[in-house]
Amino acid sequence: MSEKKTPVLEVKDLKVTFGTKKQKFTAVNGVSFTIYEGETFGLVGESGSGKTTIGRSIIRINPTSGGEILYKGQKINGPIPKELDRELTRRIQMIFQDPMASLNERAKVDYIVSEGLYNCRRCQSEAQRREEVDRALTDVGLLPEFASRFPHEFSGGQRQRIGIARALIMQPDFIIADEPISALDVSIRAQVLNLLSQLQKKRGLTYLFIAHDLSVVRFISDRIAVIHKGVLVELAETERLFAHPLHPYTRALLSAIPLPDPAAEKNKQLLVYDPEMHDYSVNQPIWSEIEPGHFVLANEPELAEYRKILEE
Ligand SMILES: Nc1ncnc2c1ncn2[C@@H]1O[C@H](COP(=O)(O)OP(=O)(O)OP(=O)(O)O)[C@@H](O)[C@H]1O
Repeated sequence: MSEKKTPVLEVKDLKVTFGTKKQKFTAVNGVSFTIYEGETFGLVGESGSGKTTIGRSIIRINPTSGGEILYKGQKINGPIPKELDRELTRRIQMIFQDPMASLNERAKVDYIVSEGLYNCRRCQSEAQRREEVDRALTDVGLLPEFASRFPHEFSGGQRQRIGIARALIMQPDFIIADEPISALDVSIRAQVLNLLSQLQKKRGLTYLFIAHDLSVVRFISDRIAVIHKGVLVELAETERLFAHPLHPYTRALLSAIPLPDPAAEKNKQLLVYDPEMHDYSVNQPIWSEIEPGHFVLANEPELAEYRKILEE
């Protein structure tokens, strides 16, 4: 990461709800983070914690219910001008989890990889388009002649490379990789992770890397945010988070011990005396920066406890 940090993506108090007015479900609840140029920002949490929903909100597939998403300082959630919409479709790309499901079986690789170019009208000629397909395939370690084949002719790892080529051809600067290796054979996972790292260096890309597997996120991420039931519970530089996990959910994830019982968690809100109100109030946890760059969701007594841990 560069010394001077330039924000690429800012998520501020993001809220995403699904369902009807009568039966609402909040999948993402007040999430905030900033991703800086050239870094890999890992987002971890169990299945159903809201990771993909955040990714889909950034690429504007999911409407947001509250908060803001800024790309290079410009608000991109809610209604935006057509020009900006076209620009974002190019600049922010997503790599999906299942390379078996995410490629159109009936289309040739040539079409799959370059489909986005038709929409953004970036290529002026057929020869230019072909050249770009060749370059994208070569960049992900595939042969240009693979362009005339169909997805079923490839292995899982090769198909994921095709998915990466499809993203790269748009010349993005920000890529959301949503569990990009979890559907792959264990033996080829490292190759795909290394490819993503190499591409990042070569092209100066910024990544949001979504996964539930902590060892994978640790390998690739500069910083990691932990999400639990739609709420960020901790965020820190990777090695800091592994050395000093503070939130019980982060600790549980890291040590692979059974996760806290949700009912017990609910009862953990503490009653504290509020001298102004002359009453006891529920002490709600808040998102606090406990040391530079290390954020944790905690109430006052918990924060005091965590400070002690850090001083030890
Ligand atoms: N379109 C939708 N309509 C209703 N509920 C949804 C929708 N999309 C997601 N959800 C719900 O929102 C919650 C968060 O889902 P999300 O896919 O973001 O989780 P995740 O952390 O990415 O999980 P996974 O790793 O399994 O993909 C889940 O309870 C899911 O069922």
